[in-house]
Amino acid sequence: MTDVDVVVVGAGLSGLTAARALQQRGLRVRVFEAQDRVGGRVRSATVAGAVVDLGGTFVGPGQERILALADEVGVARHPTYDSGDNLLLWRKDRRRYRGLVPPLGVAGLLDLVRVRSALERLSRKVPVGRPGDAPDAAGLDARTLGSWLTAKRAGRGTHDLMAVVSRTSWGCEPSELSLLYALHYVAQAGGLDALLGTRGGAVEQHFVEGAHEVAVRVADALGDGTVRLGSPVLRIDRSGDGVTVSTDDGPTTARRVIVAVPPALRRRIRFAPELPSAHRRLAQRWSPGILSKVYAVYDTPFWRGDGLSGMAVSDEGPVFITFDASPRDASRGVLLGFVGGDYARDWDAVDAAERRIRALSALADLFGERALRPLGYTDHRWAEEDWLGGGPTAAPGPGASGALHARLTEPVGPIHWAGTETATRWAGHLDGAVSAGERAAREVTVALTLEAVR
Ligand SMILES: Cc1cc2nc3c(=O)[nH]c(=O)nc-3n(C[C@H](O)[C@H](O)[C@H](O)COP(=O)(O)OP(=O)(O)OC[C@H]3O[C@@H](n4cnc5c(N)ncnc54)[C@H](O)[C@@H]3O)c2cc1C
Ligand SMILES: [Mg+2]
Repeated sequence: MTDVDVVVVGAGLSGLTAARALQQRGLRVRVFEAQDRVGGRVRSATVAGAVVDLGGTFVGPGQERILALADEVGVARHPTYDSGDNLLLWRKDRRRYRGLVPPLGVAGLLDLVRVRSALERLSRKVPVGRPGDAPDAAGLDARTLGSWLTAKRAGRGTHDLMAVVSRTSWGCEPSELSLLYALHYVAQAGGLDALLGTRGGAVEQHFVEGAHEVAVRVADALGDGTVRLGSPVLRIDRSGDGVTVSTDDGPTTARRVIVAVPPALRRRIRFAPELPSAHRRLAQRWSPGILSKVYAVYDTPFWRGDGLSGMAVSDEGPVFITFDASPRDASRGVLLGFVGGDYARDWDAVDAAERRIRALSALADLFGERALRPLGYTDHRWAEEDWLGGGPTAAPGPGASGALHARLTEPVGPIHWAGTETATRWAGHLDGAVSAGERAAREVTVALTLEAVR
């Protein structure tokens, strides 16, 4: 008899969802979490009375698994504020615009539309869940999104806007990312509008109490003693009939283990016997991007009075994209700014006071001097989190997507894999984390049932 039926490694949304599903099927589960909190890439803070999401925030239509889970545990959502004009700070010039189409001039817009449609056409040839089966997969994987943009003769404006997309979605520059990975990512989210849109897209809504509240409630419902915090899993030994999962507190035996950590973090666990070489290569090459967040909280969303939505895109940095993340009753005005890719590499390296100055100055360039005087300010650098190493998701370089992709989910004996990167829909998102946890739980349930009848 093993200590438990299943051990889950990682108490992010994916691991917690897996544990929940297994428990609901009557299995005995234990979750080990390295940090002294649950949630992983979802985390919240209270700034001048406003709850802010330091990590994953937005959800949208079609993200059925996270929406269902949030409903089950009773965490409400509200629409992302998007009335009024968006801002584009571009080549030192500040312009207002509506919707998703930035004011780039006729030639600039035509170029953007041409390159965008080419990218989406190409992405539709990549089979969801099986990027390695795309026509000329190896060729697509051998190049980067950036080199493809160059080959397409994308204009400077188009290139720079695609860099905004790349920093937001993957926390990296286009020149760092496998083209095949980018195409597959766009395909599995249902296109660029689905990925980026406030109406009908992935940025449509956010959680009233913060996304972290979903993780907290799922963890609480698992019951006392199920989640062990401050317990990094150091080693997983597998034998014919199960696994031994070791932390500093000693070994736990189980029939199966679900590893629900970002792919790169698989490397921090010592597997015995070693994982197959393709699994190891995947863990080496699927390193996370780098994306940081800043929040400035004001007594009121003052930009709304100027007819502004709070959404802005800038080519100046370090904050390159912003959203209005105010509470539903607008009792505070909350501006959320992203710092990602190369911007984050510079900005993450300076001290807290300097980061604040640079971030608030960027917000003031967009929304005026009032932005310099918030009631409260905070920022979060995900690349500094030891047990995550970055975000929002994996950003594999050339050659790491096609054949290795299948290793994301392929079990190794009693070892199963979860985490948002392993999802076939909305990978990289909260929804992917949840669906991947559910998928891994189903896999394990089937395997254990088959063992029982054998
Ligand atoms: C800045 C930022 C913004 C984002 N914005 C959005 C958004 O708006 N919408 C959206 O849908 N998604 C967003 N995301 C992505 C979303 O947060 C993630 O997809 C999701 O939270 C991942 O959940 P997960 O459970 O797969 O992994 P994680 O949350 O990374 O959980 C993994 C857990 O494993 C733990 N762990 C690691 N190694 C070990 C070990 N050896 N032993 C034990 N525990 C270990 C970690 O501490 C962590 O708690 C964003 C992410 C970031 C960083
Ligand atoms: Mg998890």
